Amino acid sequence: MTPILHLDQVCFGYVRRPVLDGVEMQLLRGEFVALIGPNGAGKTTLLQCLSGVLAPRSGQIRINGIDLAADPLMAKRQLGMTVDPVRLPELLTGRECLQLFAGARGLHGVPDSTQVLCDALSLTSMLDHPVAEYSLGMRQKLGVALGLLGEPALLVLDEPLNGLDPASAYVLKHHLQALCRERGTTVLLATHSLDVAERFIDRALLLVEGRLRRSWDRSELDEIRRDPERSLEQAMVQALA
Ligand SMILES: Nc1ncnc2c1ncn2[C@@H]1O[C@H](COP(=O)(O)OP(=O)(O)OP(=O)(O)O)[C@@H](O)[C@H]1O
Repeated sequence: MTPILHLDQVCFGYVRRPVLDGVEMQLLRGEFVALIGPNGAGKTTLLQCLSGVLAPRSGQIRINGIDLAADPLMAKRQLGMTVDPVRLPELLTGRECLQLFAGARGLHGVPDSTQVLCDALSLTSMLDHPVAEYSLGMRQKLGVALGLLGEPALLVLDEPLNGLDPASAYVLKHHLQALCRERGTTVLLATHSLDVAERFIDRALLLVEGRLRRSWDRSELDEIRRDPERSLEQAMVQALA
């Protein structure tokens, strides 16, 4: 089966600073994968490379078999990425943002699934207000709804639970899990919320100084979950030692 995401020796650096150093990764359909690692490890940079925001210095990224550098439009059609709350257009309403993104994705209007998600996240009552009036949590919810628009095959989420109240975080986690299980969506979630990750994911990947240092597959995570003395947080600290 073609992996939905394939990274082959991806390297990236800012002017004087190498950040990603030969990252190799394959994600399969329906997998819920957490990307974990210390501050500055390169998680956001990696997500920005695979969503086409940054261009790697070398290496190849294929989304559903399509080379991102060779055919970016086609490759990015398979991918949805949450919008950073600080990058949302302040003067537009939430609904206008959704309509704009729906148009950019080639959809005829905002799909019902997005409206259902906005209802579940208690965002609907704010959709006709300008983004400038949104709290951090409301912005985060809108950024998530924009990323999930049209239910693309690959979802890339950078700390989507930041600022969400417990009820909304619960809704979002279960929504993502249902997408993976019922629709075969693949989710790559960069997060520091290891307790959350541990309960929901199929696999964890540890990025350290721009390299994938360790991964935990489903059976290893099941073992951690079964043992009250163990946690993914503890396993990560040991892997960093
Ligand atoms: N625009 C930039 N210019 C120069 N260096 C940058 C820039 N953005 C990020 N970096 C550097 O790239 C490295 C990786 O940053 P990145 O944001 O990808 O890490 P991260 O793993 O997402 O961290 P965190 O967990 O703190 O969010 C860091 O050393 C950071 O200082």
